[in-house]
Amino acid sequence: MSIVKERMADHAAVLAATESLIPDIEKAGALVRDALAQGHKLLFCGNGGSAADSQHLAAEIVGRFQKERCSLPAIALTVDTSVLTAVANDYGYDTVFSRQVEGLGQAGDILIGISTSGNSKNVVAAIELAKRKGLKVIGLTGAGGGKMAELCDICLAVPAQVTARIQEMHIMIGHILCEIAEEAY
Ligand SMILES: O=C(CO)[C@@H](O)[C@H](O)[C@H](O)[C@H](O)COP(=O)(O)O
Ligand SMILES: [Zn+2]
Repeated sequence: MSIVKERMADHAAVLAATESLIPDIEKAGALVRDALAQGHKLLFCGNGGSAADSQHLAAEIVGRFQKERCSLPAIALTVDTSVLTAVANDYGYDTVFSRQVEGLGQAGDILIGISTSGNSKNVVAAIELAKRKGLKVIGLTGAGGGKMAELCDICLAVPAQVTARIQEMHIMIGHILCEIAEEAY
């Protein structure tokens, strides 16, 4: 089989296995929809490809996904290079997201932490602080959920080991969450 066919088959197999997450994706969608409807905001964080997912999904919420509606509040904690470099330089890279949760997060907001391993220290630290501040936390991880599994209110652990395949499911799940959030408008 060619590499192209093989990767498409891998993707299809992970997609089929991800059907096991449908009930929890529905719960996460309701959590996001209700928080936004009550005037709370979404905070996204993650590293590398998951930083890109954070920005992509925050843009769907502030701009629009598929429906003409009012703007809704969402922030990717991955985008402000002055904040990221200052906090990393002064306090260490592990605190780049938690420091922003401390400054920007309010009770009732939702932190969406994205990590294929579920173990990225800066994402885990952001989740721990978010819980202390009364935010709800949705995790997007790979199989098992790593350290995030027991910290998140809802941990959507894609049943796969390969980073790229996990990320492909993360952006699909993120788009579904955006669509559910938009239902309220
Ligand atoms: O996109 C990719 C690989 O597909 C990479 O940039 C990947 O996101 C980075 O290696 C991250 O640092 C991995 O972190 P995590 O998913 O384990 O939290
Ligand atoms: Zn990638």
